[in-house]
Amino acid sequence: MTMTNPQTSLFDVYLRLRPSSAYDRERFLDVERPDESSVPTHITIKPPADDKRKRAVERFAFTRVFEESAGQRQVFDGSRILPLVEGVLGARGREGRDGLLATLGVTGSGKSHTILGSRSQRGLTQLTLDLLFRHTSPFLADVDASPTIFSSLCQADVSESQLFSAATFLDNIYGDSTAPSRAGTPAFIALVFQRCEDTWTSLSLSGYERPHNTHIHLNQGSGTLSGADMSMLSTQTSSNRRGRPSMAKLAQFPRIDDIDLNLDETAEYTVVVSMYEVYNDRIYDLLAFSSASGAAKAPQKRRALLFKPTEKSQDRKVVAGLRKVVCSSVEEAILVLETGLHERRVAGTGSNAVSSRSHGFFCVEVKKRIRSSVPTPWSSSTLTIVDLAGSERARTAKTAGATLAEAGKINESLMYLGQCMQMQSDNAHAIAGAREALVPYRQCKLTELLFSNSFSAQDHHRRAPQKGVMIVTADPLGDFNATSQILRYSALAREVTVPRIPSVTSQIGNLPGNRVASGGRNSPTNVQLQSDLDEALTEISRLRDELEASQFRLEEEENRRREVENSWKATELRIEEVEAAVREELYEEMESRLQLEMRRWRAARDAELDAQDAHIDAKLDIFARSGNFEVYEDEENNDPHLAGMPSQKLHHAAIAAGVTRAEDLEDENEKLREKIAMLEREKDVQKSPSKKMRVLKPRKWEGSDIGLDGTP
Ligand SMILES: Nc1ncnc2c1ncn2[C@@H]1O[C@H](COP(=O)(O)OP(=O)(O)OP(=O)(O)O)[C@@H](O)[C@H]1O
Repeated sequence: MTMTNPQTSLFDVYLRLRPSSAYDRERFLDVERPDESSVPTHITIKPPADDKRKRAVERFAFTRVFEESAGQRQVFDGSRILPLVEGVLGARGREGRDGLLATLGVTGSGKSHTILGSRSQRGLTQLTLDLLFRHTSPFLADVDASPTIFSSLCQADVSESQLFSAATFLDNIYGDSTAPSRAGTPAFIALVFQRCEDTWTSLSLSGYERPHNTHIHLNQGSGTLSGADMSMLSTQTSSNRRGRPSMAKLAQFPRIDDIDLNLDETAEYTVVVSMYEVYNDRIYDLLAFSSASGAAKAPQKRRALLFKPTEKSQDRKVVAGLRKVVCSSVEEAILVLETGLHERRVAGTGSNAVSSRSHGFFCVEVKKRIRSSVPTPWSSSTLTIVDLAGSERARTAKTAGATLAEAGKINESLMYLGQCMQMQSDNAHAIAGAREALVPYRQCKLTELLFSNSFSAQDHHRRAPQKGVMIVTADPLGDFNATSQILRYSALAREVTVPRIPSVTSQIGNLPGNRVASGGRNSPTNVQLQSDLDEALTEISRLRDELEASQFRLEEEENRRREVENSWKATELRIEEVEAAVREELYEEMESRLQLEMRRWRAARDAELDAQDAHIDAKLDIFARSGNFEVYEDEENNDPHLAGMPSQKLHHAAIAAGVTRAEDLEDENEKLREKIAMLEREKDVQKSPSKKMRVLKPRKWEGSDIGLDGTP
């Protein structure tokens, strides 16, 4: 088994084994010790005895393996964090290079313990901060005393962030903030638990009965707070709940006073701290919940941040808009760390009482410039410390609902991380000159954040690629399937060793007519058969691995499918609700418009009818005034031809009838006049002209100056 080339590998990968509490389980992981003088680098895992799949024994190589007995200091020294910190500080006259320290492992395997420590032991983060400040403090710029330095730092920042001095930031938080806490380092959680327990004890002494669900589970420095605990804490200790954690009460060991560190003594430094978490593939600032003005505020809705190139950082992506705190001492930096961890998502699961539900990023940005009377620009490099959420199987972790959905996202991002690490390991093993495969790190936020700075920029003179240290944690008595999965993709090299199975060989050997039967124990035929068998078993083992990986992926896919189905159903319900609401709204609007139109139409129709009535009345008036007609108001319409006709039409019909009648009468009148004239002429012809002319009495319409139509 060949190890990776350290020059090309993106990470040094260490394995840390945790002391297990599950003594009833079978140990599946063994550390190989080549000799007493060298450090262990290889492990083998063998499937449990009751493994039905008959999986092969596997052997993995790491940069170094830390056994259960290794303490925090041993891990700190052995995992080469010192060169990482020195790299960030930069050698004399040179810019620093980014560093990444991350822990990876199954849930409950000890990632947070390694990175953040316990009640009695400091974690790698605290040790790193201690080392950094212990050596840089004589070279730190006095930001609090010089507003010019502070403003120059603000100007030099490329990530559109808000900068605070630690004093301002911490005063804002611990002055009057009422934001609820979520998590802290195990040491800090222990303090809170103790306070909680003490309060319950004093309450029960005063006769107050403690609810059944409020027992605190302490498990090697961590535990869970029930809802009743939280509400009790908020009522009983609201005044000091967000009290500044006392540094004296936090773990002080191991100490690192004896470690030397190389730094650039011609430079002046500032240390800027920021924190964020990746939760459900979104980035959230862990220091952004407090108000900058110091005023107490209700919990705000968290705003997701973008990982992108900014105006001042076109060539590399940064998390834009973070809140950053300039720290002048290790105490300030640790207080900021504790403050940020309070915001981080944690939950109790079947596998871990305080399980991280997000990937936590703690960034220590070291800014450096030449110490001179004329201010020079700040350069900056960052040490990012990552506490990854653990992969978990729903069955083991007994998660459900939102916690199960979170687990789906966590497992998905870890699967992508696994692919990237596998690819980088393959690249590191590639034959010299062969083209390297692209590491697919753009698949999710986590891999983007972890790997974006790991590759050399095109302009090689600008920035050295980030150096990474990955500490894989494992419980040798834990979940075999989940652990072997992580080891497979994180190890620097892997080898499948197939154990000889004498029973199988002998059975084959004993087959009647088989060639083996004729050969001796070490005959060429037997050796050949044994080697074929080995090859076959290796192939079977490889296929089994693939099957196992596929089954794992299938499980992930099924979880994701369930998640998508649930969200699909929820969306469908929402769509139906929205549709019903829109329909209702439209109906009401249509109804009101219709009513309005109806009113308008009625008003217009009434106005028209009134005008027509007035017109008809005027006409009838004229008829009536002419004296030739008498106008009657029809009580009802008895004309069978007009039955059912609307009143307006009736009016028209009446007018038409009136006009026709008047014309008829006019004609008749004319005829009568002609007849009279003719009769008079006949009479004049028959009688003498001396006879007195009989004067006809004028008829009613004769002698009148008014015509039938009423006009003179
Ligand atoms: N090396 C160790 N020595 C002593 N205790 C340990 C060690 N590693 C882990 N533990 C204990 O095991 C428990 C679980 O560890 P931890 O919370 O660090 O797991 P984790 O991997 O971070 O889990 P998750 O992914 O769910 O957050 C804790 O109580 C922790 O103190």
